[in-house]
Amino acid sequence: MATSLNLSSIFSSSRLVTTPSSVFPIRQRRRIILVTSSSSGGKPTILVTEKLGQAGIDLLKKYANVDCSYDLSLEELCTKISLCDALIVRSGTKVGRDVFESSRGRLKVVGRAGVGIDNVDLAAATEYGCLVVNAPTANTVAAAEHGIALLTAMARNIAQADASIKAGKWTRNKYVGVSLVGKTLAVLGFGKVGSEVARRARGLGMHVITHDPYAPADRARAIGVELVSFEVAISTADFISLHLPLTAATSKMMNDVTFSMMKKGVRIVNVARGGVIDEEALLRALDSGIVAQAALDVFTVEPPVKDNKLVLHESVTATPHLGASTMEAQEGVAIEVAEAVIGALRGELAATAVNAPMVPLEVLRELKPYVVLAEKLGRLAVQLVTGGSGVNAVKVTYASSRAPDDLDTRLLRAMVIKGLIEPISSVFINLVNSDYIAKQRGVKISEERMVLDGSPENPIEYITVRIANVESRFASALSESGEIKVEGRVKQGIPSLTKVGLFGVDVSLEGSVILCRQVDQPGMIGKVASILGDENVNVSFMSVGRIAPGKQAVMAIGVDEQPSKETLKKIGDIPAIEEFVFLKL
Ligand SMILES: NC(=O)c1ccc[n+]([C@@H]2O[C@H](COP(=O)([O-])OP(=O)(O)OC[C@H]3O[C@@H](n4cnc5c(N)ncnc54)[C@H](O)[C@@H]3O)[C@@H](O)[C@H]2O)c1
Ligand SMILES: O=C(O)[C@H](O)COP(=O)(O)O
Repeated sequence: MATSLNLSSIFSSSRLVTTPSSVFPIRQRRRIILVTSSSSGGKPTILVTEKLGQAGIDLLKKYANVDCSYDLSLEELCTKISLCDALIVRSGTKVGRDVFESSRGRLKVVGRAGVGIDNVDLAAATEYGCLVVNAPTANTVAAAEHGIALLTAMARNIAQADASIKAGKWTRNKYVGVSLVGKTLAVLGFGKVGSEVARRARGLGMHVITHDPYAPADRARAIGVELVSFEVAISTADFISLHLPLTAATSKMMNDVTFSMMKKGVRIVNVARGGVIDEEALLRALDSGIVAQAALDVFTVEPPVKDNKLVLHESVTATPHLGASTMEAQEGVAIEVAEAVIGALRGELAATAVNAPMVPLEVLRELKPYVVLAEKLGRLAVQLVTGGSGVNAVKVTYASSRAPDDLDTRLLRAMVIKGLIEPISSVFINLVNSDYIAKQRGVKISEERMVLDGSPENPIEYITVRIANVESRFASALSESGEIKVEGRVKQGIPSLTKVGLFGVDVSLEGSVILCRQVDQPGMIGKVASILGDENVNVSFMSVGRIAPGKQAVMAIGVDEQPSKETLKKIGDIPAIEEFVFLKL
């Protein structure tokens, strides 16, 4: 099972929306209609659109209603998706923006049963707060074995000779091959599959070089492989094997220019992605003899059109995207993706998340109460804002005795953003989309670390959230520099509000909070408590912070229920009370 901890608020999207407000400068308002009753019979629904190993299906069925519907048209997929909490695909399903749009907020996780996520629109997934997980390891060996199978089959014309003998011919001279031993193989992309191909090619007696700007040289050296530049790799190789992801940088990396730099008679294997090769350029290179042979498992358009010239080319060995298709790999991938999807639906952070930060389990455990604190501080701070200037500058300070690199604040920042934006908008926010939503709304979040002396037993001593350039509906919440400022700590595991503006308070952040500024005088607590008591509003906490005896004080009152307007008015009418505000947590 993927390393995880239940923190459902981080991924949860099952909330309903409050009224959009003018507090934020809204550049583009997305209205997400959230389906809170997201399951039938209490279980979530998972749509599987391509054949998945039975072991994975069995796992999914223990937890969810599983709808295996293959070969759906885009329209059918978009119709079904609004009834699904998760979607599991392989490389054959395009999960574009329209799918996320059609899900209307219900889709919480897309599981890719395999490595390549180029068929999933990650930007749209992130924008819609949908987690994308993949199964990055279970098909590595299968893909590497297929790469080697294609390499050897190509070198010895196995497919062509097989077709010939089946056609009744006995053609021995035509299918004389080339040997691999002593030849140079350039592996482009020295990741999981590339390094396994390199290891196997070494075993075949090949001289292996590799190009990968992100791979450490010692990892290559350890298996007798030399890390070289792209130019050296492609210009010295007898064979080139592609193991790159399809990205903007690798798209059509093999093109007229790069083919012209290769040794005449080079042979190319592609089990990565079709789009890494400019297929028209490869045809030209095959016809001109620059490329002697190619072995292709993947194509720009899959399946390729019926009379695809590359597939039909005499010097091309082709397979229909079979790299991951072994019994073993498919069972492994199915289990890997099923566990990740179930974990994500349970609100856990998956170790194979593609569009969310991966936070180790120990860090999650330790930060859990601070995650709640961060969200509540954001929620309090934004409710103190008034006026039309909009929230655009938020500063979060983490005071800690830990070394700066010993504190992962990504979760905390995400939760401050969630607290800030959710109460006044129509979007839901989680770890996946928090930064995106903040940016979209023009909210600049800056983070500051304050290193304290002392023992680093607690990860954080206190968190402060400040909102600059705004007016406050509770003037006492303003700091010396005019920012709204709230500060909180975790006390015995309970998130607590400890400062509002310049006033120290002490109220646990549960239920709701009433803040009153008053002239410091005896009997105030009793007066407010009796007004609340008359209306059966349970007071969970009260604390008073004052500047000096007899001067102004801020009283923070924790209440379990929301008092009626009349009750709040009665509190406001107490002569010594100068201002007050009710804040929902
Ligand atoms: N045919 C199949 O069925 C099949 C099966 C598995 C994987 N794949 C594909 O194979 C490819 C590799 O998979 P993987 O699991 O090894 O992924 P990986 O992420 O482990 O490895 C990819 C490597 O490519 C490197 N890379 C990225 N950009 C590069 C560039 N511009 N130049 C050189 N190197 C670059 C990365 O640093 C990384 O080391 C992916 O495209 C994947 O989708 C295909
Ligand atoms: O990226 C991958 O994992 C492979 O291309 C496998 O794709 P498939 O799941 O469609 O076989």
